[in-house]
Amino acid sequence: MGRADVATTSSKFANGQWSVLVVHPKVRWGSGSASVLKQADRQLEEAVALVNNLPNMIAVDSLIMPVDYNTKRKSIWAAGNLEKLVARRETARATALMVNVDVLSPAQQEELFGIFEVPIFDRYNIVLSTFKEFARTDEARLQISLAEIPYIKHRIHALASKRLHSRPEILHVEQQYAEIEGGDLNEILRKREQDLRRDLKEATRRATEQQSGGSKHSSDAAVIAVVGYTNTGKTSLVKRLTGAESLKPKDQLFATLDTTRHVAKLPSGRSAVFTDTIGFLSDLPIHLIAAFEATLAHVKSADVIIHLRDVSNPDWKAQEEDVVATLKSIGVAREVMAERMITVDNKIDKDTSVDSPESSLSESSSIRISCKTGDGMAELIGVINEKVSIATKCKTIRLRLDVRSPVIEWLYHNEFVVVEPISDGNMLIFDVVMNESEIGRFRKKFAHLKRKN
Ligand SMILES: Nc1nc2c(ncn2[C@@H]2O[C@H](COP(=O)(O)OP(=O)(O)OP(=O)(O)O)[C@@H](O)[C@H]2O)c(=O)[nH]1
Repeated sequence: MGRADVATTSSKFANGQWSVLVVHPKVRWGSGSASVLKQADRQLEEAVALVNNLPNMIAVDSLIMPVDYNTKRKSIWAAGNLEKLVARRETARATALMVNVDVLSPAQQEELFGIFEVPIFDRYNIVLSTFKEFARTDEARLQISLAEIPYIKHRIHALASKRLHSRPEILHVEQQYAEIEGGDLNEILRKREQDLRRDLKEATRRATEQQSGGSKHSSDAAVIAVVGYTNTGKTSLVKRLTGAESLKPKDQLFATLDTTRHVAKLPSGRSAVFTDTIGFLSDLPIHLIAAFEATLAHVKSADVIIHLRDVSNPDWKAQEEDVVATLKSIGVAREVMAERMITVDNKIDKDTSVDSPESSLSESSSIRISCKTGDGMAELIGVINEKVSIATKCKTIRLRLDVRSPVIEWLYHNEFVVVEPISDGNMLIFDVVMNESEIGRFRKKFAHLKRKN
């Protein structure tokens, strides 16, 4: 499949780019909702950024339109507001409409298409196309294909019942499915899902094998997952902490779709694998999150989770709630978050005067850093070191060894010596940090020496 497959069949797709009118349907939320915190204009801004992030789309105009009914009902707007929207589309010469809701139902698509006569996109379309655009590995591509299945299922029935016949905004892949004659579509999709899951399992196994291959301590290395809203600086942080030249931060949404793993040495001498994973986004359709389970699985089992927030963004609080909700939805329990999570505030070098007094009161437990200037890095490394020691049940052990002891070579060879030993006559005193399994290994290997002593 080609990139950004949405809407490949319309005659209005000119100059290789869709001119999109972005509409944010403003809903009156009940109090207590996370979205209350996020102003409608910022949600609109985010939708425009998502559209502009795609190479074949450009937002030519955008507006907030209060809903007259309900975003779940067939009709979102009444005649008056619809007329205003139609006029706005004509003035902007938009060749497509993006309605900033999670997923539009086939009935809503149908109604809006009947009125506007241009392709109608929702967040699912746009996010899925964005994912396709930035997927670089088999693992990510397979996860995206898997994420497409529920959406296709949802709409294929409408297609099959001719309610959405040959419509321009349908996904290319839906068209392919719709053209399959005679077969049971549900059965075909079920089979495809099964095949994709099998291939994904294999791709994940291969990726894990390849990426852990280079590390001497791979099995004992602590795993540190860096999570956070898209564009908060996750890649920049991993680059800072590990010096990985191969990582190139991009000012782009979802630049990271594939999990990257990079190894660094902590002050304790312990190796740590930092994983930089997919960015989170508000209202990510649940199927999309579920499909990225393979990518996110390591977060559940990570020894330490770094939650990075971009405090220069006025919406950081609402973004944080989205991240926490997403983590919960993939099965990261609250206790795990409380125990293993380090909250880190990034981009403190930027002008944060826009912050409300409330936001500048961010919990004192968070660590303030700048990936750009390096501020706060030493403190952060110290905290990571401490958390990893607790999570991996590490202990500092003092060893008093004869200078000729074979243990010394073993300690150096296995990279346990971080602080040079203190000399005491013929003896050397080492302080080494080991976890339970390493202590076990050590005892087993040198049990004969102990017996001799
Ligand atoms: N001023 C400033 N900019 C930063 C800082 N950290 C990151 N950035 C910039 O923010 C943008 C996004 O950084 P990334 O590291 O790609 O963010 P990410 O969270 O990995 O992004 P996704 O992969 O989209 O989720 C880039 O342009 C970075 O240069 C910082 O401390 N200060």
